[in-house]
Amino acid sequence: MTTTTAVTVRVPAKVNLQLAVGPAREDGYHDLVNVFHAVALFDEVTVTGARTRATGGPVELTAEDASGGGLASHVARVPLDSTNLAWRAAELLARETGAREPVRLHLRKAIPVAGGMAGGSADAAAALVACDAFWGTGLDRDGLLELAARLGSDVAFPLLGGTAVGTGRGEVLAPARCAARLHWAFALSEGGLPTPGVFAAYDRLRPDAREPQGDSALMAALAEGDAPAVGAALSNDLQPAALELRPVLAETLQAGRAAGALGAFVSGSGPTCAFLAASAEHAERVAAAVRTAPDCAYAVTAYGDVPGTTIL
Ligand SMILES: C[C@](O)(CO)[C@H](O)COP(=O)(O)OP(=O)(O)OC[C@H]1O[C@@H](n2ccc(N)nc2=O)[C@H](O)[C@@H]1O
Ligand SMILES: Nc1ncnc2c1ncn2[C@@H]1O[C@H](COP(=O)(O)OP(=O)(O)OP(=O)(O)O)[C@@H](O)[C@H]1O
Repeated sequence: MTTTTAVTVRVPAKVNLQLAVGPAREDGYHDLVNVFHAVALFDEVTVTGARTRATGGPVELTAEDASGGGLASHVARVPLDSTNLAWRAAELLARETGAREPVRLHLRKAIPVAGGMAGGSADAAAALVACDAFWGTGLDRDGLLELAARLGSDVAFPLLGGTAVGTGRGEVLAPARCAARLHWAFALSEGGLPTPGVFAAYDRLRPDAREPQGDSALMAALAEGDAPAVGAALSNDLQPAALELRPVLAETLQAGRAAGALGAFVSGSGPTCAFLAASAEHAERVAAAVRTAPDCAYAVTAYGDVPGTTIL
């Protein structure tokens, strides 16, 4: 079907600029207004052929730390079997298209694991694009988006990148304009927080939750490229739940505020904390300040927004 020997796809992490969460639906999911923003922290997924009689998708997955050492303990927690979301993405694409050639997947990870920055989802999106190119299955954007949504609520966004508003459970995407480059610092914890557990804590804390609403002040600030106004409008309904599960995160947020962050909040389901800064230099100062917080194992800076999945 193809003569390609290797395809590598680069994919960004996300931070949620607004995460408004409705009540639990009958299927267990929550309706969201989810403003995704892609930041320049990238995983890479490489697909190569495998000489084996096994057919129909991946036969091996390997992962390495591409953060320069900071994420080594994170990467040790990445599953290397068919439970990996990138493996499941390749398997789903093979099943849907009839691709029979076995492949190996290699992940180079710089996105924290279970950190609320959609690392597994990013790898799944990258695996879809890489395998589609490797196998020559030629899915169009809508075909890829449809498979992505079946893999998880956060998998569709990294195919687009940029800034986008997600509704439904987050998979129905409308691109949005972000007129300025935004500078971020991120404080990473050693352990992760389980996304279902954070949503369950939200249900306990917010039995009165209503249908989620968009925030016009945030969208106007983004369109105008007004970073202080973006900072003032950042919001995350899951933050109280993440703080209940890990109260020490309050100290990380406080350290960032004390360093003058324009906004300080938990990223998605946490425990990564995100800080909006006024410039790249300010982001470095905020990162240095939050490194001293007791729960912060590692801090990085990144700008946004950036494009989604890119074939290298
Ligand atoms: C918190 C966010 O990261 C914000 O972008 C996402 O909403 C989570 O997306 P994700 O990790 O791709 O989540 P999925 O794999 O689809 O779902 C994992 C679990 O999270 C909960 N979940 C997720 C998305 C959603 N809209 N409502 C939910 O209640 C459900 O318990 C679900 O079983
Ligand atoms: N490719 C992958 N990379 C990292 N973790 C993965 C991957 N595939 C499956 N996992 C599993 O998924 C769990 C959640 O990891 P992930 O990094 O996707 O979390 P997250 O960034 O909090 O996700 P989200 O922000 O979408 O809720 C991990 O604990 C790990 O066991």
